[in-house]
Amino acid sequence: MSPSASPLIPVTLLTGFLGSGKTTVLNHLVRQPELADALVIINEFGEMSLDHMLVAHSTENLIMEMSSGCLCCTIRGDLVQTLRDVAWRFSREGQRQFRRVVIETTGLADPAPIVHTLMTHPQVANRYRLDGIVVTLDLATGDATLDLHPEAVRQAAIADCLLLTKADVADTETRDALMRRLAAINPAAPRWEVLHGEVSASKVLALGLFSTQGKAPDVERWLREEAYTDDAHSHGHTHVHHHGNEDGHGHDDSVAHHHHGHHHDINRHDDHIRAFCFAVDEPIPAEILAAWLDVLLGFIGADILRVKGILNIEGSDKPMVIHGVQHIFHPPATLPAWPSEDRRSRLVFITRDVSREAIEETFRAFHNVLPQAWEAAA
Ligand SMILES: Nc1nc2c(ncn2[C@@H]2O[C@H](COP(=O)(O)OP(=O)(O)OP(=O)(O)O)[C@@H](O)[C@H]2O)c(=O)[nH]1
Repeated sequence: MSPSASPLIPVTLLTGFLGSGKTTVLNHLVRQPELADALVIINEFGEMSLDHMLVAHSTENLIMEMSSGCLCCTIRGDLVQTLRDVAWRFSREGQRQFRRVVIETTGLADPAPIVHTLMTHPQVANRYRLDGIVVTLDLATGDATLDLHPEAVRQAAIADCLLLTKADVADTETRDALMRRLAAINPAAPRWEVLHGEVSASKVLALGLFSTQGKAPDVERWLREEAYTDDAHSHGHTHVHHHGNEDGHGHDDSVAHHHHGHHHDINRHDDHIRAFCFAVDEPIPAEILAAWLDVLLGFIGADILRVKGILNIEGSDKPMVIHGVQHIFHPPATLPAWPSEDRRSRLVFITRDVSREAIEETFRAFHNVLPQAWEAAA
């Protein structure tokens, strides 16, 4: 059977800042039956590689280690090769010995390039699919880490699931500050408190749009549109409805400090991150969508940390879903059916330094072409 004819192998990306508890979580995960047939790839930065020795070796788990550099920068090619080679390396009598892959990245990794490799590299994308990005965050130090390290903010912003570790050593104030920030950076990702790595595999698996074979994908869970709660910037009713968690604290430091209890560091990296969503009532002509995405990605692609959407395309009775990380889009997929009665197109965005208004401007650019569908809020 050709690789493309086989079901794609789900890949879970486990990331999180240095010392936030990735390996501890992984240790618990690999002992659970859902991960008995997982191949674990561990990327440890530097010469000395210890993590793989710390992960419990069960006879069924397969552990690969890549230590020649950081996955997200120097050895993306190695990841491609590793993923390509493991299929036959871990085969017995023609049968692949694993059914899913977990990649633990270094704490400093920007997950976006890894996600890009998974989504777009032809030799990877024809065999694997991203199941979800799982991110550990230390409740005791996470707030300070987000202040200091833009990588950590990016990790938190694109997560599909946030594992909050070390509640036993976190004080209430620090923890509350972190929760408020997460609500702004990434309101939709489920947040689970995890003590000493104890998390059930079901919480971190099947996070993506592609659910287990035979079942309709759980779009509502994937989109979590309701998490982008109504904001104060209501523009009244038009064809484009929007919700968001833009707290705007990047623009007004006095408000930001008051609102979030931070009295330091005006350069906090996540001040610029916005999370919001749109709904469009009318079906969208396919060519308009393509042109709009072109404009959007051309101008601000790198600052769209995440976009997900379910779209009603004119002339099609089936919904299309789009899913992107920065300027890279997963090839759009058509779902077999609408998940509910709601047939509006719905898009959620997590952006950096891009306001809702800027995205609306790109809608306006198409105003003349299709005033009905793309008329943005006045
Ligand atoms: N108190 C406490 N300590 C924890 C918890 N989870 C993990 N730790 C400890 O935190 C330290 C770092 O955990 P690791 O799992 O190695 O973290 P990591 O993210 O893999 O670290 P790097 O690979 O260095 O990036 C270890 O000493 C763990 O035992 C927790 O819930 N509570």
